[in-house]
This record gives sequence, C-alpha cells and structure tokens, in this order.
Amino acid sequence: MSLMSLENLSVRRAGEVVLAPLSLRLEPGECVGLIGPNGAGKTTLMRAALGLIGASGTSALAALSPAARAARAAWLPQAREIVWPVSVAHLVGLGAAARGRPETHPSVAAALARLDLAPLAARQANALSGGEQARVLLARALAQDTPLILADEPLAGLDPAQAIRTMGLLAALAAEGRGVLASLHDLSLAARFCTRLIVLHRGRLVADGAPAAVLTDALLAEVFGIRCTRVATPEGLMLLPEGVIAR
Ligand SMILES: Nc1ncnc2c1ncn2[C@@H]1O[C@H](COP(=O)(O)OP(=O)(O)OP(=O)(O)O)[C@@H](O)[C@H]1O
Repeated sequence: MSLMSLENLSVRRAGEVVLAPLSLRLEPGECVGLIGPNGAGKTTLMRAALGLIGASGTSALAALSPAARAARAAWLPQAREIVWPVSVAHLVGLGAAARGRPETHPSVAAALARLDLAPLAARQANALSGGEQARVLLARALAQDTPLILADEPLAGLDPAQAIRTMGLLAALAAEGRGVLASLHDLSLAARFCTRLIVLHRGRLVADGAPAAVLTDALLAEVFGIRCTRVATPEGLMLLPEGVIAR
C-alpha cells in the first residue's frame, strides 16, 4: 500500500499556480529527496499533501481524519525555533501525544536515542542552540512513530557532521521500511542518501527517478542555473557547484 498518493494535486495562491497538477506515489522503503530552487514549490507540495493548505485534486493523506493522519504521517515543518520553556524530553514526548500515547511510550526514548539527545533530555528546549533545536524537532517527529515522515529542509542549520548523520538516519528509517520525503538543498547529500529524487521547477514536477539519472548536467543548468564539478568518492557522487549560469 502506498504511504502517499497524490492525484492531480495542484495549488493556486493569490491567483497564481504555485503547484501545477502532479500525481505521484511514495512506497515503504523509499527515501525521497524533494529538490528544486527557492520558491519551486517544495513546501507547498508537502503541505498540500498533508491537507494543511487548500488544494485541488486529491491526496489520500489529506482525506484522512486528523487522528488517522497522525498515525500515518509525521511532519517536520521548516520553522525551527522552539519558544516553549519545556524540557527536551517533554517536547519530544509531544510526538507520542499526537497519537494519543503517553510521554513514557518507548517511541520517545527511542527517538531521543536515535538523535543522540539523551544528554540533553532534561535541558530547557528553548535554551538550546539552533542546530540542537532542529534535532529536537526531528526527534519529536520520530517519536510520533509513523510509517511516513515528511521533513521540510531537515538539514537547515545543521553542522556538516550532523547533516550527514541526519541523512544517514533518514536513509536508515527508509531501509527499515518507512517512507521518507525530505526537501533538500544539498544535492550531494541528496544524491548519496536518497533512493529517489523528485525535482520541482517553477511549481512543476520536471524529473522523478534515481539520483544518478536525475542529476544530469542539463538538469542542473536548466533548473538550478549552476555548473557543477562531479567528484566520485568512496561514499558516492559529490556535486561541487562551481558557478552560476547566466540566463
Ligand atoms: N501564502 C502565499 N501567497 C502567495 N504566494 C505564496 C504563498 N505561499 C507561498 N507562495 C509562493 O509559492 C511559491 C512556492 O513556495 P514554496 O514555499 O512552496 O517554495 P519552496 O520550494 O519550498 O522554497 P524554499 O526552498 O525557498 O523553501 C513561491 O513562489 C512562493 O512565493
């Protein structure tokens, strides 16, 4: 059974099409990177898929009751600032509470452990650094213990080591049989860790497939307006943006 199923989903904002009709499915085991330049429609696609904003067409997730949707999909929004003066453990526990489970549910301790947050569990969440807060919010999403995770720029604000760890975690969750959809701007990490890339450009889906097949020089030039050097490393392909193509 598909974890996400969109049929002709589209969004208009202020009279403009910001997401042209698209159809796609996401299956268990897939770690899907959603890539595209700023303003391409990545956040819009994920929010519409979850039913958080009005859209035309259908999304199976958006059609679920709030309780059923909370059991199916966890959402990591782009905004990362934590303003509540509560402990990290309590905040991560809210992920379990979203499913009507107690904060003592094993999913909470598991999420804290997977993000190396046990040493910070008693700290006040709003007093953590930006990158630490980002990890706490991802842990809250994991504590929801859902088959599908949608994450809007999960690497934003993370140092290089944490970014690699986070992508490794998302890939591991997919390998365990969950589905992951994450918007990403780091094309090298997307190529290295994702099983599939979906590319949006000006609100349209322009490519969908295996990273090596999607990240062609022509696509990088046309969609991102960049020239890249490709470096083959033992860990996989690295794309080093060299310059901007005048358009
Ligand atoms: N409430 C709104 N009213 C009008 N236009 C909007 C609204 N929200 C988003 N848009 C427009 O929709 C387009 C897609 O925005 P979206 O946030 O989905 O892009 P994105 O790909 O997630 O970008 P980024 O990488 O910068 O986060 C943008 O052009 C944006 O200006």
